[in-house]
Amino acid sequence: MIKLHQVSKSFSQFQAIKSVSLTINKGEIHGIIGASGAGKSTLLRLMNLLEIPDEGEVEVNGAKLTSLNSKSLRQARKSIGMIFQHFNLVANKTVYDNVLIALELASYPKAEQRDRVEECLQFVGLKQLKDKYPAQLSGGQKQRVAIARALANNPQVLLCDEPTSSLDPNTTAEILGVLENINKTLGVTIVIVSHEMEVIKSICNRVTVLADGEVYETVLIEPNGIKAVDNSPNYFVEQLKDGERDHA
Ligand SMILES: Nc1ncnc2c1ncn2[C@@H]1O[C@H](COP(=O)(O)OP(=O)(O)OP(=O)(O)O)[C@@H](O)[C@H]1O
Repeated sequence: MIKLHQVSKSFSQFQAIKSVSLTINKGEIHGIIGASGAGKSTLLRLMNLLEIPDEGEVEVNGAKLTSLNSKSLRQARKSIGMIFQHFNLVANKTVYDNVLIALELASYPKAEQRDRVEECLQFVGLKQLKDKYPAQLSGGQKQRVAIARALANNPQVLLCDEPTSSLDPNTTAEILGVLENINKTLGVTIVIVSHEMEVIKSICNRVTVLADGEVYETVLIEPNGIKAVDNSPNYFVEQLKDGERDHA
């Protein structure tokens, strides 16, 4: 589904990605983990050519992105959705309009746009909030809007750059549940960059460990499931008291 062949990327003199070759299979949830600065976000952004590689080839869903002209690249990008740590919603547009933008930019048939926005908002459980603005939403709700927007054009692939890193543990579990549902019910291939080992272990089938711009190892794993965390005040008090006993 995604093939990187000897892809390199430098920023000025600094080589952030060093001749990386990597295949991500159709239907998998693929994690990318590594230390800060290892090149995780850059590698993800190379997959939809948000970063243009200096060398190497990028192929997604049979299209060699690195060989396409800008018009064909725009077309190919419709099959690749992306979400970000800080959601990247348009502040002065409603939830509904934030999703609509994706359809307008992709010249989705006008007569079908309304139904498609409603369908996507329904899928992420936000239909009733469609007239709200981003500032009126929680972090988890904002990420759901971003997911609805990313899904609008029926992508085959969803690239997720630290999708839960701004969220509390329970909201993280919720968003991971939404991503897992997208993978299972829509068959969308998912790539998740995260520095959180628990996130990666909970839903990924295969994980690439990146170090200093190179693939250190790709590991096949059995996802251990999404764990909701007890958010009750009593739980916090218990945890704090346990900590006190540990230090006594
Ligand atoms: N646009 C840019 N201009 C200059 N340097 C950049 C740019 N983007 C990334 N880098 C550098 O490339 C390296 C890899 O960055 P990247 O964001 O991909 O790492 P990361 O593994 O995602 O790190 P983190 O977990 O801290 O986000 C870093 O040293 C970073 O400073």
